[in-house]
Amino acid sequence: MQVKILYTSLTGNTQEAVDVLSDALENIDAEVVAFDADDGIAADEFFSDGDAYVLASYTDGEGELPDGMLDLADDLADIDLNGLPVAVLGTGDTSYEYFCGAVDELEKLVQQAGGQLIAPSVKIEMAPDDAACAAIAQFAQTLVTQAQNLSEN
Ligand SMILES: Cc1cc2nc3c(=O)[nH]c(=O)nc-3n(C[C@H](O)[C@H](O)[C@H](O)COP(=O)(O)O)c2cc1C
Repeated sequence: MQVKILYTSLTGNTQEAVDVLSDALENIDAEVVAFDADDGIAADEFFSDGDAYVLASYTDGEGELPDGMLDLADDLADIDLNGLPVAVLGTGDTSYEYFCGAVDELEKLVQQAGGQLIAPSVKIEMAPDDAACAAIAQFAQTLVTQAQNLSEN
């Protein structure tokens, strides 16, 4: 099982969450390939050859997608994900009005593009604490189980 992760992180919180997720996935024998969205990857290239896909982002502005996710958002408007299994994770700050708004935005874009959300999204307050790490481990387990179920059907 290969899980592809596309993430963007400015101050490191989302990067940390992705590291925790990668460890959790590897602990359950999934192979992880992570891409920094700021390095630039076309959506059709990212959404190929994986068994499951994770989008991970912080939130910018007033509940908005950060710059690193804007190209992906544009691309998603033009491609058909055709039922591909996707899960979304994000970090944010509850002192803002729209906590982890980028997670909600990414969920919407994935669904509009025909992707399947296979795990409840995880919203993390800043850098992951112990509770968030446990939530990420659960997220990893759910997405691997769901992706396996889908590939068997
Ligand atoms: C200009 C600015 C706007 C932000 N707006 C929001 C927001 O609307 N909602 C939210 O939950 N967090 C918001 N945040 C907080 C970041 O999303 C949060 O600190 C996040 O963990 C940063 O992730 P990173 O360390 O991966 O860059 C904002 C931060 C900055 C600097």
